[in-house]
Amino acid sequence: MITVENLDKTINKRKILSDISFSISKGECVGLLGPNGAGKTTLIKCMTGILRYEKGDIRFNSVPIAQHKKNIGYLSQHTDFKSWMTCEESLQFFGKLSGLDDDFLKGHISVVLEEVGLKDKGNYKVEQLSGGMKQRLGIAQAILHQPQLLILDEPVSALDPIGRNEMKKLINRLKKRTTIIISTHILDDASEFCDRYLILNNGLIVGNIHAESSKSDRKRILVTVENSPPPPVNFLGPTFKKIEWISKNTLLLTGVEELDLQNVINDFAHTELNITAIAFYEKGLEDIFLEMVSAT
Ligand SMILES: Nc1ncnc2c1ncn2[C@@H]1O[C@H](COP(=O)(O)OP(=O)(O)OP(=O)(O)O)[C@@H](O)[C@H]1O
Repeated sequence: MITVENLDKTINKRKILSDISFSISKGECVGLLGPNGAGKTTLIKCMTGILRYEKGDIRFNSVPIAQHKKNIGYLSQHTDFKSWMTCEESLQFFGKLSGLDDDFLKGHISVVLEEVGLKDKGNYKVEQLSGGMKQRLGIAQAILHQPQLLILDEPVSALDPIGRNEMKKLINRLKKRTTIIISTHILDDASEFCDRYLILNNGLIVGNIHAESSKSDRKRILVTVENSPPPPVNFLGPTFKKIEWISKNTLLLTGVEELDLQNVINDFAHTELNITAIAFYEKGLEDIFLEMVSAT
């Protein structure tokens, strides 16, 4: 659905994003993780068309993403509602700015407010809303035009535990019908709704991990190989069920049946991959994240 290829972005002569490539399938909920300053917001702004980029290609269903802006809903890090407007007036205002007609807005605003849990707050002024409610109003604005792709920049990090909990429930509801990209540096939250994680550090994608692989209740093996760039992996050894690249030269093997590294080494002996290190890996998302980030 979304492909980003070899994206470079420079601001004030400083390279902020370098050679970013990834793809996202319809229906996925992908977490964009990374420490402060990693480039998450810059990447999101390139994807929503807010920022131009000097090199690379971003496509939505094979068409340049700039032609698909109407299919994207975006919640920025800082919502921009006017404090004196009510929730309904705010959605009316932004809906009209997006080109939605009055008849559609009349029927749809109440539906969207109900969806984000603000059904009874339509007449509340923005200044009367809690931080969590404002974020949910931001999501209402982002989904008002029924986008196929929803991009949420740090929707949970500024909220208290109650607000975070409400937001997580809302994201879990929305992911049933919309493809979602969500940036956050709160890994515990991400693990509650993401199917996959893209880890960004210093403007580079340093990890691309499926949620299943990051769960620590599985037996996993980490294999480091010397080949670079990585050749495609299309073999499955009898000793493990899934194999995936999680960084430039690191493979994660999951669904490991037996805790016998020699079996894995034997499987690799039939491939072009030269193992430089192999170890059991019983760590969770946070450890993987820290490892990816500190290795770059
Ligand atoms: N308009 C700008 N002018 C100069 N530098 C910028 C600008 N926008 C972003 N940067 C720099 O680009 C880098 C990436 O910023 P970005 O906001 O994309 O990171 P982030 O991963 O979203 O961080 P955070 O988690 O703190 O929001 C930072 O070093 C930031 O200072």
